[in-house]
Amino acid sequence: MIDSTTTNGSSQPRHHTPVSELLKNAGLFEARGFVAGKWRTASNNATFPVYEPATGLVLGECANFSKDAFANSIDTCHDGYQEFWSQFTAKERAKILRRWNDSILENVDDLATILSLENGKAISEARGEIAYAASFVQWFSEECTRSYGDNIPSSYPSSMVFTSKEPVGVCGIITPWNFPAAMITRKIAPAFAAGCSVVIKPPSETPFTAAALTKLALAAGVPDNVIALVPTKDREASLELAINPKVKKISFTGSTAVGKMLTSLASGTMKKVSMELGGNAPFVVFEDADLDIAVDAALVCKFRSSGQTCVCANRLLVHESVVDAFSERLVAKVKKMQLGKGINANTTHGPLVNAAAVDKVERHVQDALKKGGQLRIGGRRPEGLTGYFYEPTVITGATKDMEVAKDETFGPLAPIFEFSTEQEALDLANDTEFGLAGYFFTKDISRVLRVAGALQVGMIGVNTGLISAAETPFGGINESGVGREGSKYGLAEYQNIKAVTIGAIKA
Ligand SMILES: NC(=O)c1ccc[n+]([C@@H]2O[C@H](COP(=O)([O-])OP(=O)(O)OC[C@H]3O[C@@H](n4cnc5c(N)ncnc54)[C@H](O)[C@@H]3O)[C@@H](O)[C@H]2O)c1
Ligand SMILES: O=CCCC(=O)O
Repeated sequence: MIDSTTTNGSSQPRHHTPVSELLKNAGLFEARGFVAGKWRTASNNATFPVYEPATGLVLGECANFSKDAFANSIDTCHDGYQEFWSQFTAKERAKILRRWNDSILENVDDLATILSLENGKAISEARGEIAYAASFVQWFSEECTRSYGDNIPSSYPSSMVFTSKEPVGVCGIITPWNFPAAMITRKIAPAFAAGCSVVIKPPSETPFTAAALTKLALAAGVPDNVIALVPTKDREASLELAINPKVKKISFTGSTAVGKMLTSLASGTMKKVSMELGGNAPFVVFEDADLDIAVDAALVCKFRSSGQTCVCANRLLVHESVVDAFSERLVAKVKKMQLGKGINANTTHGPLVNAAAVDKVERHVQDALKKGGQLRIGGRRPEGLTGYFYEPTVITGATKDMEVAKDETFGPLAPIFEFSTEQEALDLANDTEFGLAGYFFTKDISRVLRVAGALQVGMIGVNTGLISAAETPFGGINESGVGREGSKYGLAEYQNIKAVTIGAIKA
């Protein structure tokens, strides 16, 4: 529906009220790119439309850049990072980051409005995402001044070895639409802390949040030759980030298929890579779990952002003795969810990002029902809402042969599988090529240690569905990617270690 240019029978797309009129600081709405040190329109004034997923209205026309804009920005940022690293102390970079953090928080209302309009998520969640995005900037403003090297005993007489940490250089940053703010700050705050420069390719669904953050970063003192924001619909053009030899690192968050393709291209010049990719998170409820805690955790963990987070529970595995009680309580709470435009204050859950996302949820639901699953709630597109909505859905009797068992739904479908032993739960949980997040619920401390050791994932929530925070290393294993973001490990992803061996100096 939304990709068509006719939503009302006319040949013109319908436009939303100008977004800038909804903001306290109208200047935060920016449709140009920040290319090679300046806000610019694209050649021939090329643009692409950005839609509100809840209505299909056009929010704005964003500048659509070509490969040259990436190449020029990379050149500018190549010069820029060398000054940033050599002429700014860590304390000065920390101050810039701190000012940027403060201004993100001061502008939370406007940023959340832009984010909710273009992504669809409920305004309360959008505000939460802005605070989450700022937390990475604050975190790396602090880590920045604590980047230490080593002093190592040498095996040669009268010699010493020390190490220093240096910025990798220009970083190519490619991010997804599901966290339009936080996926950008989680990458560029550590890059700036390390002394790197960044060329960002924002998602074409949500470029305006990225532009607003860039404006605030520049106002906070990030030099104009250290950051570039190059929106484009032309995926080939953005591949310049993966092949240009001046780019020394690619940090990508998105699907596993695209992550593999970028990694392979980046290997041509041996770039450092961080790949935050897809998941298929198991959520295991053992027989001794506190069911109220487990149900509340399932609500946030499965239905946050209408199921569109990479750490969302994809498979709910529940012990046979508690499966009925768990399912009933979950369904009762799902019934209370309020679907609607994210920007409306009473909406708890917004639309999905586009038609393909709704189609995928529908396909998983139909497949599960065809293979014997029982529909407990939801299971359809809601009536009376015109955008990309799908009702929050719970299906019991899920089995291993269903599509949802293998493939991340990335939508509001909670399939409940039953198990009878701990080993069966672990076998089911680990039966995937992904390994991002996993959750389990139990009161037995020895089981906590056993199961935490056995789950093949990068991040685990025990008796909680919320695991994301600036201090916690974020990342996966297996086909969920490589690298860790946030935390004390996040800075090293943007640094090289240099080892210096000093031989004997004769007096
Ligand atoms: N591990 C994590 O931290 C994390 C976080 C968020 C999302 N994800 C994953 O991201 C996926 C959903 O996001 P998505 O649909 O936007 O992913 P996606 O891979 O389609 O897109 C991510 C980014 O890559 C760009 N892109 C897509 N195809 C490209 C191509 N052929 N060439 C160059 N660039 C291309 C997109 O424009 C976007 O900017 C899910 O699998 C989800 O699990 C992972
Ligand atoms: O979608 C992936 C990122 C989600 C998060 O950081 O919690």
